[in-house]
Amino acid sequence: MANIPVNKTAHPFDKARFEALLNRRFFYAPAFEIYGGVAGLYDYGPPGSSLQSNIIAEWRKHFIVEEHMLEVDTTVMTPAPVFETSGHVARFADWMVKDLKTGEVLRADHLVKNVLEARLAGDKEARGLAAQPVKDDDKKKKKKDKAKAVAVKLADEQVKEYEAILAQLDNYSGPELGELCRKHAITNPDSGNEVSEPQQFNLMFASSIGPTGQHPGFLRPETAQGHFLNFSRLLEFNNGRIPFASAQIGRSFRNEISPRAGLLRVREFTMAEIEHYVDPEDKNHERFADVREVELDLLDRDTQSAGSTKVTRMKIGEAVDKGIVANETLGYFLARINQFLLKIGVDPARLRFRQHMANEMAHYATDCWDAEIQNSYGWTECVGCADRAAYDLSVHTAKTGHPLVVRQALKEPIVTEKLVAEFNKKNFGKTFGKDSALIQKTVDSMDEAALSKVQGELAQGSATITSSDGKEFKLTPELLTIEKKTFKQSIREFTPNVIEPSFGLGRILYVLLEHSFWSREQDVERGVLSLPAVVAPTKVLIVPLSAKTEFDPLVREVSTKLRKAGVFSRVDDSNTSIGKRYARNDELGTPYGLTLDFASVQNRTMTLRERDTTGQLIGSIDAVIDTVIELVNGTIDWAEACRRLPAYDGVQAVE
Ligand SMILES: Nc1ncnc2c1ncn2[C@@H]1O[C@H](COP(=O)(O)OP(=O)(O)OP(=O)(O)O)[C@@H](O)[C@H]1O
Repeated sequence: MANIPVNKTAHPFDKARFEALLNRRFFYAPAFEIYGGVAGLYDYGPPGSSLQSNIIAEWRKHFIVEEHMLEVDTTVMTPAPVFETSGHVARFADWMVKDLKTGEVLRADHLVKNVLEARLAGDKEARGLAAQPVKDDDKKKKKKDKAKAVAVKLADEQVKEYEAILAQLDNYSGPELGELCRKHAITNPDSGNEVSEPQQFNLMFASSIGPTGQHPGFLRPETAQGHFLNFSRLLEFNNGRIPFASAQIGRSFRNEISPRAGLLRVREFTMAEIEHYVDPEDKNHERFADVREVELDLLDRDTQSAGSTKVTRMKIGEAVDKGIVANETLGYFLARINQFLLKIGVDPARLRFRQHMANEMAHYATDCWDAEIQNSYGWTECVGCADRAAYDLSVHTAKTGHPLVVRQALKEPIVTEKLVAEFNKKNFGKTFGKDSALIQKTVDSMDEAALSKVQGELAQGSATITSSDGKEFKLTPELLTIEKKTFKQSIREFTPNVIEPSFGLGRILYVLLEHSFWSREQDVERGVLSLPAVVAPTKVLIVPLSAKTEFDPLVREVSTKLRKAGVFSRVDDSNTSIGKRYARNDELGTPYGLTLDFASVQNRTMTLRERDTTGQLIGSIDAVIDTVIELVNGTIDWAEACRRLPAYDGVQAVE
């Protein structure tokens, strides 16, 4: 939608009102609320569920359909050996600290972040630099919440030091976080008490499979392993060719230490993950030319190491050419992620791509970038995009013996010559008895140079070899011959590398809601969610002037025509003014409204209202339906609709 409402930016984001709207309209709510709720678990209501489904539908179109990805749906419950092999049992952990008096548990890096950010905010206010002075009622809260420090000026060096710590927060190990807490007197903001040394806490939910309790399992913390374990079948499905990608949308579970940021940090959430398999020797992407010119805000590793968070706007083509982004395939996905997020309505001014610091990256990853989106909680990772190299497929191959590899026929066979040792088994057994196996093992483990040396000695009559435990054996040409042989290799076998874009749909949904929210008037409860039609839960609201039966045939006609065109509409014939009905649907993000009144019954006309501008057009029922279908499908914008249909300036029935 090209229409920016005139007064959309006039009122600063009001979080209390925003949250009240989400709650009132049941976008989502704490799960098990009437039992007191459980931190980090949420249920989505009707508009939240539709919004999520629409985001998923667009995601499938944008990635799976567009890129011919192979979709899978693998199990959540996973036997423990899988996560032992993948490294999750040993390493899928965060650092936690305990309040030494109350026992409250906090995530160590979040504690450092919250306290230092609050001190910097207090410093800004003391220097008169704060964008918005702390409100009185906030100040009352802050007496208890010491993380939100009140205006206290810091020394200049301290400001610099805090900023440098925050710029590379994800780079610290547990002991380093403990050191930071001690050095900067960081205590639990809720109580002011000191905290313990950081300890590791594994985030996976443990379970057991079957009645015996002898088969431990875990709820998966990401969908990725399900893709990898099916790699051979997927490769076969793809006729043995790479590159190709598998994709999966499904639930994941993480026992987060202290989830406090609403949908941004939950214990059960929906992920959409892509595993793109490439030849390690060729990570170019055949469609990279399509995205070369896409500009992204990049925050690279070096900038963060220098203590800065300043982004550089750069074309992805240039970023790959300069080696800032490791390869074309990774760059291709960063650009496609950017396009997807903008399409569903994320504000481009609040989107950046941040490169992982060396310590932050999984040890096997060669490069990793997060799509971070700014919201009232700060910058939040919403999509991770990593080059996982050959790690996952290699470890599962090594553990199971099942080769998760690609075998490619070579256009030109590779011809090599090698020395080969052959034993005269009969004579050998007779001469060396039980030592035969040891001698064979010793010879088999020899490299080309060692074999060549033995070959030379044999030509002189005999050779002496030494086994790994120091025993010496004398060999003659009757027992062993070594000859050069020619080998022809017509198959290349290798483990592909994996580029993984990984989306958290709840985080995307939440930031999208924040970015879409504004108030029509400063002091009146008239919130609007300017969601693009492509994801809006309901696309068109049909509003008959009243619930009188004389409108029924027209309501039926209009809703049937919209349904046939695949446009999701809803009828609101509730007993309240049309203005109130529209206001309610502005809060639900419904982009278009159709009003049926007495003129509709008499002349078959209908008005069309646009949510953000509240502009209205009038036309014949059929012309309006055609226009609204095109608007919803995105083939025209509101400016074009205004050219097609006359403005409606009749009775202000809709306002
Ligand atoms: N607890 C969570 N709640 C909601 N979404 C999550 C959560 N953890 C991860 N995600 C989503 O899954 C995506 C991929 O997961 P990944 O393992 O890369 O996250 P992460 O680096 O562990 O996140 P964080 O550092 O914020 O804990 C993230 O980009 C995010 O959108």
